[in-house]
Amino acid sequence: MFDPTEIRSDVHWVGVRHPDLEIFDELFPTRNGTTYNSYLVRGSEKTALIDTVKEAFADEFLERLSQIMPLEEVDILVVNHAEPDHSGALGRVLEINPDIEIYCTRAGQNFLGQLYEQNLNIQAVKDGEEISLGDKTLRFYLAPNLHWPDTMFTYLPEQEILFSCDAFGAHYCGDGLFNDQVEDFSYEFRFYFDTIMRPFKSYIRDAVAKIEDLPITLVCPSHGPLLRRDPRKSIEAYREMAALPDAGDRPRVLLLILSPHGNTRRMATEVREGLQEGGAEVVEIDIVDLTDEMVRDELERTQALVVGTATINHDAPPPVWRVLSLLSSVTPGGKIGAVFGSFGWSGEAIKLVEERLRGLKYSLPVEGVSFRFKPGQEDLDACREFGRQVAREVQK
Ligand SMILES: Cc1cc2nc3c(=O)[nH]c(=O)nc-3n(C[C@H](O)[C@H](O)[C@H](O)COP(=O)(O)O)c2cc1C
Repeated sequence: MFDPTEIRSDVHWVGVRHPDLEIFDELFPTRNGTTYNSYLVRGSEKTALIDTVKEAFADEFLERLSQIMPLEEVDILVVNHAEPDHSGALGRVLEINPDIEIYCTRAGQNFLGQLYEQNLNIQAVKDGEEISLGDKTLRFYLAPNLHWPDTMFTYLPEQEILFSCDAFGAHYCGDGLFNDQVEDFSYEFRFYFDTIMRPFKSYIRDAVAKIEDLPITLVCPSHGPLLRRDPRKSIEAYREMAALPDAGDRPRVLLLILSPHGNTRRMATEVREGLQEGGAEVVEIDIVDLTDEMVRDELERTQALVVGTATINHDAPPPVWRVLSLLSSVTPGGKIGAVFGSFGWSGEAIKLVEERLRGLKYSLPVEGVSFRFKPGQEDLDACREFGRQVAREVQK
């Protein structure tokens, strides 16, 4: 069992470790488990707890905290983010200390009310607001959508510590607490960004801008190692990863194809030529060759997504849905979608993929084209015209 650790004078890590975890939240595989980090900051007049842990670990958390001081004597609970992996032990905290003052954002206040249905003694904070613990100060920076609307950072200026919530975190449970005590976890750091943070790039840029000039010598995220060595490196990495790719000279269209028997691929040749005639730069990729990373990178660069798919068993085939499931993992925003494909007798895939794109707020100004089995010359001409129309829409 890990002891509570004094990470700076009168600042303690009181979180829990979950090294055996294999899938976080039933969503994301974890190769090295995770940690739920909670921190206790003791000022000369008041003491604050920053976040709690997942409910299942409440006993261990309370036991660790009690090694430093009785929970009854903690004055303040800062909730940087109401997600249950950080607020889950709140109910247990309130059983022991019902008067604890909770500080969070306005959105956090709403979420906590809905999650815990108790009378909570909450103060909603504004961006830049400070509270004094005596010889220490806590300053709050709102960081909406990193990765929930309620997220904020808490900064301790006297000790140059940033409690950054999920930002700069990683699902990684190493042998030590700090980044200079564990093995390389850059894969987990990047994976966390890609799966949790990447859809919110503009918000990340805003949040990084707020803290960029602060003196920070320790970053304390809510998951994974505490960043003591090169703390600014993680902030810089977020700044770089959240930058949008340069727009090219011509509008870019991503053309993705799944065609077991080759008919949709034949249609795609005409669609591509129509797009190019219309002035678009086309990136054409077979869906079977796509990695998740390629999908995300290309989606961020493109103004339009054109999907060519066969109908298989009254549906679009699973590899197409895999790609479509990744669309929400990048920043959405005003993209055009279009769909075409070959079918045999019922042809449902086109409409189903169109519905999925509409559901993700793509606009579909050009009606999809589909033909039975092998497209004839007229069909191919229609495909070329379809490509030209999409190119025109992209340039509007
Ligand atoms: C396993 C399998 C299941 C199929 N199921 C359907 C179907 O439910 N409805 C339909 O319209 N066509 C169905 N088809 C026919 C294909 O959509 C048709 O052969 C089409 O031309 C394939 O396009 P592709 O040449 O681009 O692969 C099926 C084909 C296969 C191989």
